[in-house]
Amino acid sequence: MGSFAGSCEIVEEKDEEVRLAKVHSGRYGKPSLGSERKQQREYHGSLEYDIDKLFQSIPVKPPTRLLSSSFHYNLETSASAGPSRTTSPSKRTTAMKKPGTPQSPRVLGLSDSLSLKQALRDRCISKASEMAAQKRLSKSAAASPRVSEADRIKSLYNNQSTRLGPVDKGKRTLVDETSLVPVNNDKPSTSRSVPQGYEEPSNPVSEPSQMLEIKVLHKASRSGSRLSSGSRELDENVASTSAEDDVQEVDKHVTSLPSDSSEKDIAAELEKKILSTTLDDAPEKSKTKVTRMIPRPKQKPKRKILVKKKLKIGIVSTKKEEESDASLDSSANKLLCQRCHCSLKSTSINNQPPSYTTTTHTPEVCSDSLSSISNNVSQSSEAEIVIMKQNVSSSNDSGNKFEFSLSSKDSLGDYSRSTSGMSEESNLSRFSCGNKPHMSMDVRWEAIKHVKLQCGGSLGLRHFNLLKKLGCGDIGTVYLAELIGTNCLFAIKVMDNEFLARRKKSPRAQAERDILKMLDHPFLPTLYAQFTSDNLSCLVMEYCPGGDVHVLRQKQLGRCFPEPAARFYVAEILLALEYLHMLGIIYRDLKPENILVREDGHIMLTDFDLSLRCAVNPTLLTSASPPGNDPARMSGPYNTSNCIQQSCQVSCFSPRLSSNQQQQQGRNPKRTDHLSKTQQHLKRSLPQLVAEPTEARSNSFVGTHEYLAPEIIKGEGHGAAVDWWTFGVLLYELLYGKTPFKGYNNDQTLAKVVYESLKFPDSPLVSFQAKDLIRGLLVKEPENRFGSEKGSAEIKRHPFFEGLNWALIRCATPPELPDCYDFGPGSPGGNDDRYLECKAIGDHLEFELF
Ligand SMILES: Nc1ncnc2c1ncn2[C@@H]1O[C@H](COP(=O)(O)OP(=O)(O)OP(=O)(O)O)[C@@H](O)[C@H]1O
Repeated sequence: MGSFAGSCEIVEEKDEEVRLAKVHSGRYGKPSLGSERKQQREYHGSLEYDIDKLFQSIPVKPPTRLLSSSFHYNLETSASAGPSRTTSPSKRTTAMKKPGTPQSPRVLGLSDSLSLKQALRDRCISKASEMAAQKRLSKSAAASPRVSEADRIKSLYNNQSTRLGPVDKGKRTLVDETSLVPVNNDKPSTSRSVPQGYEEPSNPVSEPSQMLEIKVLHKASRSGSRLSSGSRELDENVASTSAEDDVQEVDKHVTSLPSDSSEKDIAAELEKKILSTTLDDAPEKSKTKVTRMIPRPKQKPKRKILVKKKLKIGIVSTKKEEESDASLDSSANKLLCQRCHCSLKSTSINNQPPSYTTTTHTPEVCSDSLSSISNNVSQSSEAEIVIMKQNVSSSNDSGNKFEFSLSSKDSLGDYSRSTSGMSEESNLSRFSCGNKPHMSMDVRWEAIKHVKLQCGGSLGLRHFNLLKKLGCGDIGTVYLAELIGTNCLFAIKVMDNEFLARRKKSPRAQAERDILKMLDHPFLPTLYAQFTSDNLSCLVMEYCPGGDVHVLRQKQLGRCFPEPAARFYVAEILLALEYLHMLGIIYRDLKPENILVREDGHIMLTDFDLSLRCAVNPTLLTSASPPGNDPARMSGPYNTSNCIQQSCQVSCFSPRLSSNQQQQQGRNPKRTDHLSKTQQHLKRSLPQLVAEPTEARSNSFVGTHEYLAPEIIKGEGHGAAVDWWTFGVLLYELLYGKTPFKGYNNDQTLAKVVYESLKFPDSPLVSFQAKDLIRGLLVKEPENRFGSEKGSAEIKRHPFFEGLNWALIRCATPPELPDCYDFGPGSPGGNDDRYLECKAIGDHLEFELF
């Protein structure tokens, strides 16, 4: 996930390399015998053919500058690593070639790369424009409104905004050329990459014996660089390929891809598709006029999202469109639709979502896991958590079963479930029922349901006005979209299935989709709908107008957050990671770019295409106090519901006070008041859960350079502890404004991660507790790393978080955003930058500023 700074992403993708190798072999080497003709035919009609022609038409300038250091280094390492770690010279040569320069490895300078990219971009854009023009000509007059919509979408594409503006665009930017990083094959504990000239410590790791192919993709939308293993993710995810197979599969061609090609390809192809989708879907029904039940309060004309109703696309139920969402809730309140004044249904606030219990191994009840549940009810005016505990005698008893049944009145977060119901199936079924508990009252659900009802259940792209392109990732493009006639905004990730299949990226897209379906957490994205429309796979998600934390950090004074703000963000991230780990998801791509800021200032961790899914075996380390002392059942002023009631008055973040400070304030640190006694009691008596996928192992080389854990770089195989490493890097970056092991290039960064010891700058001043936590998290050996044993449960108890009420963090006031903070054109966010949001009030669906 990224913002708009020029950045790049490295994807290690064997299948991609194979595909490219095929194309290259067709051009430069011997074509394969069997499918030669077919391939040629396909190739001649393909975009690649056009691109190649384009490349061939570009005069190849002699290199004006040296290779980037990374590339240079890799040439060196490739050449010097010896036979055990390199591919054959011919392979290497092929890998270093750029398309269009057959037979001669071409050395590209930055300017070449840029001109090639620019040419490619122009080519893609002009191709798409041609297609759009053809379509336009072939359309009847009746379809002309569509054309204007298509033009608008096209201009959205072409006007790729640069959200970052003046912020540091060079941050985590990779060199523009291919990085060939050696990887071990035989010996697991080897360093993949040591930069040229970097002095290894006295005990250097053994030399890698295999070339690992890494493709550098440049992401204009992000300032970070990222590594992923593409299709190998699937192997891990479905556990269908052994680690050995995996390693063997990697040992294939080493090749490179023009850095921008992936993104431009996907953008061009998506544009083409979207254009044709909108053009093909000629409106069959008359335009719908939007009328508002309540007049919109005065809005400032600037910086608003213009929900212009340039075109109302008729709702037709056509084509192959899949839906994963469920039907309308029958027991719903009637709302008046602002679009057609028909009745719109909204779930009653008193409705309880269906509760279910699981029969799986569920020894998982703890204060920490409760906190995420409590988050879901923290806005309840009255809530009651009932923990039914069965067979708690042994923490390892697989028959343990708990049921959380939470009833709430006037709750924004109706919640009823077993924490053990974390299997994909149960979550999917929960999802398919339309009951995303913590968002169940969200009016966007109702809007989606309503439109689906109107169109017979087949939601499609035609039901959305694409307002703005938010960014382009490796597998798709994200748009800000309005569900037509509702004024509800969504972020829609549009992925071209054909493109994904050709690039062997479907597994990554599938993994992301699967994970998104499972999620139900305040700090993780809500997937409202998914559908496939004209071979475009679309994910309709919650829109975060606040940009990402990377951009936000750069707008802070000194480009780093004050400690309380950093504490706030990492605390929310910790809860999100805890939840993911409980689901058996190792996130693996934590970085500020992937942390989006909601309109309320809380965060949302996004981007799951590099995540690893694995089995998790939650363990109850300490059981709860006897039932009589069960804090969750306590009555009186300090029970959970009252705690929630107090949420508006009680700060979630009480300041940490040293003994001295407490004495200065006339408080005896040994003597605590009643509330803190109770809190201590809660802390002591709640069970402690470890839901850490400690057994999970992956050999993929995934992540972002500055955030990569040493074990990933060394190819030792990694597990959930990588998330705690990245968590430490994140905290460091938020506090100091830079990552701890950043080198002058990515290879040096990797080497520093592996070999260099952690240092803290003198300024800004950071508390001992923060440093101590970072030190614990940035331990090179994963087994000794803080959190590796007990996961988030361990980290949450660190003094850095002392005084933090985890259960109430969702009600805490987020850090104040700087005045200069720009939510983007027309987006909601700041006080003077409000935007219409639809709300269900009484019997009406109304739109108002908030
Ligand atoms: N829900 C959202 N709300 C607001 N912006 C979003 C949302 N989801 C994604 N974006 C923005 O869209 C851009 C692209 O997102 P996407 O997840 O496709 O890309 P990515 O994370 O950079 O790449 P990849 O798909 O390769 O993981 C990012 O810059 C991100 O900031």
